[in-house]
Amino acid sequence: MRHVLVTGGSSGIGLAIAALLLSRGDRVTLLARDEGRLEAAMDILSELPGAGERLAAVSADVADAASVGAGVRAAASRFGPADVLVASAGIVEPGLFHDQPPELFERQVAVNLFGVANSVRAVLPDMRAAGGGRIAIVSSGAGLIGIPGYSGYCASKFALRGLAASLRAETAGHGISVSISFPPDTVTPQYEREMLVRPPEAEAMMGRVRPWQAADVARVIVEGMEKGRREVHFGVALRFVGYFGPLVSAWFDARLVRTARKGRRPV
Ligand SMILES: NC(=O)C1=CN([C@@H]2O[C@H](COP(=O)(O)OP(=O)(O)OC[C@H]3O[C@@H](n4cnc5c(N)ncnc54)[C@H](OP(=O)(O)O)[C@@H]3O)[C@@H](O)[C@H]2O)C=CC1
Ligand SMILES: CCCCCCCCCCCCCCCC(=O)[C@@H](N)CO
Repeated sequence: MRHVLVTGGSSGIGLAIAALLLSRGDRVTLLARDEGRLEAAMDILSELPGAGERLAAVSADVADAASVGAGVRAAASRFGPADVLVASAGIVEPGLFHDQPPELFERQVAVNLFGVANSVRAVLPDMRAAGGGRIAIVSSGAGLIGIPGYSGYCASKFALRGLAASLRAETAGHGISVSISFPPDTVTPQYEREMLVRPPEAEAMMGRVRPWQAADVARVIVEGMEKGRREVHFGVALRFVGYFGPLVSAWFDARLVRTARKGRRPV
């Protein structure tokens, strides 16, 4: 029986992935900061048949290497070393670069980029010793194309593509697969908060792809991971952006410049 560690497993996409893998018979540890949200997620997941004994939770902050290291050790002492890491923990703080306090930019990079690096670092020695494993990193469609109002978020999510590519090359010889997914807007608690403050320039781009349900995103991520896919895309438009991101960017840039010249806001 595999042991899957899901960072960000107490909410949204991480929670949906945890539910799917529990229902398929894996052992799952949820890793997130807030104990109350972890308990609420455990309550929901315990309803799944036979999930009770295969489910655990640890409170840790992925942005803090020592904290996530301790969390991973605690998880291993319960269910053994993790065979699979799903790195879904992430945050978004929309805001135009020139308006945004540097702390918010830095926090997004700390959680979304360093948080993934810290999580991988914590599980990798055991995976190498076991001679195999799977790592699924959750980036975003915003990791493929620059979006106004998302500079810190895009920077962190683009960077994950480089991290994943390097890691994949390093770990392939050890039987460890590294997949990275680029989901569209997905209906989750984070998305609900984000929509209240999303700048219109951003909605002009992001609004072109309809939001997905978390369960559907989870299914595509898990399928991609199990097939050992390098990159996991969602729908025709975002797959196109995945292959031809710079072209799409150039087109959006020209469009934004045109609407700005006409003195209009883009939406
Ligand atoms: N929803 C969307 O539209 C999209 C989301 N994504 C990405 O998917 C991932 C999940 O997003 P979503 O499900 O919407 O978000 P949610 O806010 O619903 O869930 C985020 C999860 O991450 C945890 N988390 C946040 N910060 C930390 C931290 N420092 N350490 C440990 N855990 C943390 C949260 O728990 P707690 O706060 O208690 O720590 C929670 O469990 C993110 O990486 C996001 O960028 C990608 C594309 C689209
Ligand atoms: C022919 C090609 C045309 C393609 C048009 C595509 C436009 C780009 C859409 C980018 C969507 C990014 C969603 C990110 C969501 C996210 O990560 C946040 N919700 C975080 O919470």
